[in-house]
Parts: sequence; structure tokens; C-alpha cells
Amino acid sequence: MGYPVMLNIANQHVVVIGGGKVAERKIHGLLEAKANITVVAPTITSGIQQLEAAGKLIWRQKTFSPDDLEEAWVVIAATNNRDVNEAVAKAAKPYQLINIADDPERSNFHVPAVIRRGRLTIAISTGGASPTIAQQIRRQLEELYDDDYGRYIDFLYQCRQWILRNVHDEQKRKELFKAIADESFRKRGDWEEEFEQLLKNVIKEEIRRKEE
Ligand SMILES: C[C@@]1(CC(=O)O)C2=NC(=C\c3[nH]c(c(CCC(=O)O)c3CC(=O)O)Cc3[nH]c(c(CC(=O)O)c3CCC(=O)O)/C=C3\N/C(=C\2)[C@@H](CCC(=O)O)[C@]3(C)CC(=O)O)/[C@H]1CCC(=O)O
Ligand SMILES: NC(=O)c1ccc[n+]([C@@H]2O[C@H](COP(=O)([O-])OP(=O)(O)OC[C@H]3O[C@@H](n4cnc5c(N)ncnc54)[C@H](O)[C@@H]3O)[C@@H](O)[C@H]2O)c1
Repeated sequence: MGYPVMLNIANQHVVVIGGGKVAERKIHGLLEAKANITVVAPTITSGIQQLEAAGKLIWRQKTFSPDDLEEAWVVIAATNNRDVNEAVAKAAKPYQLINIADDPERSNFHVPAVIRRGRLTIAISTGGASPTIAQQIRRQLEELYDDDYGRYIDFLYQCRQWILRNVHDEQKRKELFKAIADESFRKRGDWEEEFEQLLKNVIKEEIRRKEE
């Protein structure tokens, strides 16, 4: 059973061996996480070419050699040649994170199907049982958690930061966190106004308690 984590790979060095369809899909996910990407492959898809032209990654036009992995924190082996992918696996150091597109057993991490909605990330993994099912589940959940939900999550983040700075009573904080996470709060829609109302009520409560 895998141990799920959210990796902070912003500005970290990632090497992708192979520049085909699978590499391109992984690269899109890596770019969203702001990784610093080098692609090593004799040929690359037109999509990867565009990313290179836009300065989003570095392409080293060559076949794989072990020294390509130097300084990489994360390695993706996605060539269409099993022997090459295996050579990448062998060349990786035990402390490097490595994903081999055609060999889940030798990978020390798998890439899940992902939904991003503002600060919300949903990752789906079937542990190598069926990437197609992971994709299906992603599509189902995408309908449930739409863009509006993402805006709500980002609003919650702003509120949370505000509450942490300004509300020092622990009990009151808890009350507020619970109230803004309530489904009825989200469904009311006008979150700013709702939040202000909520704050007024909590402060009123404070005054009332003091008077008692
Ligand atoms: C989720 C996703 C993320 C991503 O890649 O970004 C992902 N694969 C996706 C799609 C997909 N992959 C494949 C097909 C063709 C249909 C099919 O074969 O079923 C499709 C569907 C399509 O392309 O439409 C073929 C395939 N995949 C792997 C093998 C090798 C093997 O299992 O041995 C083979 C056979 C290759 C061959 O033919 O030899 C292996 C892996 N693929 C994984 C992830 C990891 C396990 C995740 C899990 O179990 O949940 C793992 C173990 C390693 C890894 O790559 O990290 C992405 C969906 C993204 C999305 O749409 O949201
Ligand atoms: N994990 C997954 O999600 C998944 C999905 C589908 C397929 N696969 C597997 O992924 C692999 C790649 O599939 P694809 O459709 O992207 O292939 P592809 O044919 O589109 O691309 C292959 C790439 O590998 C490069 N390459 C070949 N030899 C190389 C070498 N010696 N050094 C560096 N680069 C080299 C080619 O230049 C090309 O860019 C296949 O083995 C397939 O079985 C994995």
C-alpha cells in the first residue's frame, strides 16, 4: 500500500527520459507543480517542442546515459524501450524518486490521476490495478467538485488566514472554522457577506457573555 504525500517540487530538478505521449502527460503535471524539467530523448512530441520553445523546459536531444540523472531529485523513465527504462531504473540512486512508466514494481512512486480546484487537490490511485479506472473516477469527481467549489476552497483559505490572525479565542476559532466549512454556508453562495454576518454574531456573543 502506497503512502500518499503531496510533494513540493517547485524549482526542484526533474529529469524525464523519453519524450513521447506518456512523457508529455507527466510533464504537464510536473509543470503545474513548477518543477524544473530536463527532457532527455532523441525525439520529442510537438507538444513538448512547444513547451521547449516557450522556455518551460530544457531538452537534451540524445539517448539516455546514466550521467543524465546527476542532480535529479525526481526521475521519470518513459521511453518506449523496456531495456532503456530498466537501465534508468538501475542507474537511479536509492534516494532518488523514480517512476518507470512500464514497471510499477520497480518504481518508488506512482503518478495518480489528479483534479485541481484552487487549493484543493484530489489524487486518485488504484495502485497499478487500472489507470483507466483512476481516470474514470477522476471524471466522476470532476463533476462533483466543479470550478465553483475551487473558488469556495480559496475563499476558505482567505478566511482561515484572517481568523488565525485576528481571532485569539480558541473556542471561537473552532466555531468559525466549523461554520464556514458547513455545506449550508457554501450553498448560500454570497460567502463574503455570510462571513461578515458570522463574525458579527460571534462578536455579539462575546459581548453577551461578558455582560453575563
Ligand atoms: C493516472 C495516470 C497518471 C499519469 O500518467 O499522469 C496513470 N496512468 C494514466 C493513464 C493510462 N495509463 C495507461 C493507459 C492505457 C490503458 C491501460 O493500460 O489501462 C492509460 C489511459 C489512457 O492513456 O487514456 C497504461 C499504463 N499505465 C501503467 C502501465 C504499466 C503497468 O501497469 O505495468 C500501463 C500499460 C502500458 C503498456 O501498454 O505497456 C502504469 C501506471 N500508470 C499510472 C498512472 C500509475 C498507476 C496509477 C493507478 O493505478 O492509479 C502507473 C503504475 C505508473 C505511473 O505511470 O505512474 C494516467 C491517467 C490520468 C488521467 O487521465 O487522469
Ligand atoms: N504509465 C503510463 O501511464 C503509461 C501509459 C501508456 C503507456 N505506457 C508505457 O510508456 C512507454 C512510453 O509510451 P509512449 O506512448 O509515450 O511512447 P512514444 O513512442 O510516444 O515515445 C517514446 C519516446 O521514447 C524516446 N526514446 C526512445 N529510446 C530512447 C533512449 N534510448 N533514450 C531516451 N529516449 C528514448 C523516443 O525518442 C520517444 O520520445 C511505453 O513503454 C508504454 O508501455 C505507460
